[in-house]
Amino acid sequence: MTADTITAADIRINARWLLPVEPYGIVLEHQAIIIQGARIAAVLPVAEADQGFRTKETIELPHHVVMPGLINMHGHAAMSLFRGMADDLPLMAWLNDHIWPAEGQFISEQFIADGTQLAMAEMLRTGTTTFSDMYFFPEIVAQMAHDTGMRAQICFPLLDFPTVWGSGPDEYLHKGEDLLNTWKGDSYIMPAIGPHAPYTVSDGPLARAVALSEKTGARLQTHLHETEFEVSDAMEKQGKRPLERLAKLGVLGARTQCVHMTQVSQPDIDLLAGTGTHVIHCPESNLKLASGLCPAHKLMAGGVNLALGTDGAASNNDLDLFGETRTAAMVAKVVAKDASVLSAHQALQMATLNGARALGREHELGSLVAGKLADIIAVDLSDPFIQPVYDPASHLVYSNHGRAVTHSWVNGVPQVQDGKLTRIDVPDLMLRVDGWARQIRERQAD
Ligand SMILES: CSC[C@H]1O[C@@H](n2cnc3c(O)ncnc32)[C@H](O)[C@@H]1O
Ligand SMILES: [Zn+2]
Repeated sequence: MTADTITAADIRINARWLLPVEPYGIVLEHQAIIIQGARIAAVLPVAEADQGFRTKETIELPHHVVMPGLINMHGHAAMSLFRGMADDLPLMAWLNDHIWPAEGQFISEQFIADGTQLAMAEMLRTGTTTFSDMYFFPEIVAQMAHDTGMRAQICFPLLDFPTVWGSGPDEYLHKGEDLLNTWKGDSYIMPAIGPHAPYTVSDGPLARAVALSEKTGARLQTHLHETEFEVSDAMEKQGKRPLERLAKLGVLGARTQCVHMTQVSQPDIDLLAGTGTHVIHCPESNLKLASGLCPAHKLMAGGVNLALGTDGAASNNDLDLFGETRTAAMVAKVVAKDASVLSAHQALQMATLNGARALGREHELGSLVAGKLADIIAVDLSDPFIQPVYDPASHLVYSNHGRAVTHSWVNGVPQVQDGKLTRIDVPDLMLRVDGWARQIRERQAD
């Protein structure tokens, strides 16, 4: 290469290891990632980069794995303020007796802003660059994510009954359509439709949600088949499994993401795969609420795209998606009674490229390939808890936790540098979090 073929770019990252996710199952050594603006300009061996690129800034990461930013495909960000408030309960008691009353008492625009910022701080620190949210005041969550510079799918809630965000389906759909219009075409914010669950949304509003998704191309995310009770109760009351009911209403398809799916029959798998419907697996929330075990191996074998989510911090109780890859891999092995099921590379693909697929953005997110958006993280493998290193992919899933993340970029913009958040004022956030915790403790003591 001659001097006049040298290209100028913004940032160069020299990484000890590179896990690109595409092609699948490889880890390369001594690679350079060149970032130009919001995109990855090139991924190539360090020695070749020396010849071909002159960058304004070079970041040396001699003990690190560099990989795509993680995509947390399901959560309720502001619920981080309820972390540890109601533990050791099954789903319906947790919701009916604790979470829904607390949401009725505490949720306000300021609660959503502070809780969402707390969740974003944790997610960014632990390697997530894109998250999906389903919660009240989605217009605030969208604005917060945009201002911070995180990518987010923002699902506006849809339920049959009134909540702090609206009086019923008419208002939810009206406000939701405004959200879709406001963020149409935005690279960071992907507004979506969030019918809460089959037991809280009746056929009429679901049909309107489908029509809105068809009209706008918006994704639709819903909790589904979370517990055995949900399915048996629907069989008793409606004579159908909830998935079958959604299929009849036209809900299933490539724009739809079903969260949980711990109760899965072979016809269910055929229906999901045949319609191209995505499943979002949240193993830690399912374990903690004793909801059930999603048969990840069967869904994958059946051709269903399986992505990962943490669910909210009130049922997990953290938002560390690396932890979720580990739990997903371990639980899948026991469920399948086969230790070869759900390898480290498969778990990492679920946390990255499969999430991008569920969002309909696999052409620009989820792997480190030239031309894709520069959503990148670095994980330091030099700490004693992670040494020695034979296979970095194994360590990322089985030995690591998200706190080993030292750097992250979203759209080429640094979000974490040397383990510190660049765009969130953590001491100020903690003062606000303390204020909420004091109020919640006081009301609980009443
Ligand atoms: C309509 S906004 C979202 C709504 O969902 C509640 N929620 C949180 N976690 C779960 C879960 O695992 N299953 C069902 N519903 C859940 C949350 O508290 C909000 O009320
Ligand atoms: Zn949830």
